[in-house]
Amino acid sequence: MAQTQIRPEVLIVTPPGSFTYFESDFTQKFNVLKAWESPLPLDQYVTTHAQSVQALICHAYTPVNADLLQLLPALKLVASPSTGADYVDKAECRRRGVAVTNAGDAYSEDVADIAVGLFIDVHRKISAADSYVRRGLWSSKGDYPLGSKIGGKRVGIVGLGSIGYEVAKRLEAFGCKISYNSRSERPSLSYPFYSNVCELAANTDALIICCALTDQTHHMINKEVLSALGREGVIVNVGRGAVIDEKELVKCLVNREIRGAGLDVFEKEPHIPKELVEMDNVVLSPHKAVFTLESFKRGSEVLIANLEAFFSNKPLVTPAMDE
Ligand SMILES: O=CC(=O)O
Repeated sequence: MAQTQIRPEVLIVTPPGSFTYFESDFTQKFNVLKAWESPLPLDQYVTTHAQSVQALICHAYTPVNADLLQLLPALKLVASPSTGADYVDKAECRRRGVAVTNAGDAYSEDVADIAVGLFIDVHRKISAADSYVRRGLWSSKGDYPLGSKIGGKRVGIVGLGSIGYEVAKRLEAFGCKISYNSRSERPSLSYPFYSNVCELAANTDALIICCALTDQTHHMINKEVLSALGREGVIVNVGRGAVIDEKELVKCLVNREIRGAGLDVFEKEPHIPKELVEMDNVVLSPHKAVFTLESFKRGSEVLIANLEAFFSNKPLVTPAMDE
């Protein structure tokens, strides 16, 4: 007689995009507890399963903080479906002996594509031109404002991890000159390294933010850095909103102290400051740089690989404790 396999229990509080698209890949392997389908309030639902749940899949919209962790005394793994696990209280996880994993480089290429897309859009005014045509403003007067050439631009990448590196490779092919700031220098690469992000800004025409949000990078792009970037400078952010001091960014854009911005991430998502919505030198995207079916597939494979490694006492595939 065939043996019924017991599927390990995994709690999901809010379903990540990859789960939504590849649900059956998860449910074949795990007994998925779907908190969002329960009529119970979250804390009551979680408490019902508190003694048995060892693994949790989280989501940026449900912070894994001390309150949630306290409800789950048996928890041993927080598996983040995203690359940035900044919404997980890692210090508290460490204190409780809970491991954290992320998506590793599953999304890097797709995020890099969007960074380049935003960079080109701001300089060449693609979204603004689209809106101009749709609003019926195209006439024979030829009064559409000029853009700015991509080739030859000096681009400073903030965070040369796997996303930053993919951005660098792509923009090199456009004839841009790359330099970077990162936690540490990468001696195997020939791009100039700046340990000071302000100096990087002063020596480039655009900054592309690709780094994780940590205590060190929070508001790292402040007034001083934006002033160093200067009036012709452009900023693109595909990292996390709070790496930039958003209030200062808005002021600089309103006062035309920088040329423009391409933003996929914001400080208080999904809230976007209204000034940004009104400016046509700003291109906005709703934190969707990872949204391709291919990325979600790869992301769910990494998530499942981490859960399988955890339940079979093997080393985790993409641990994220030191991020
Ligand atoms: O923002 C998306 C991610 O961190 O994967």
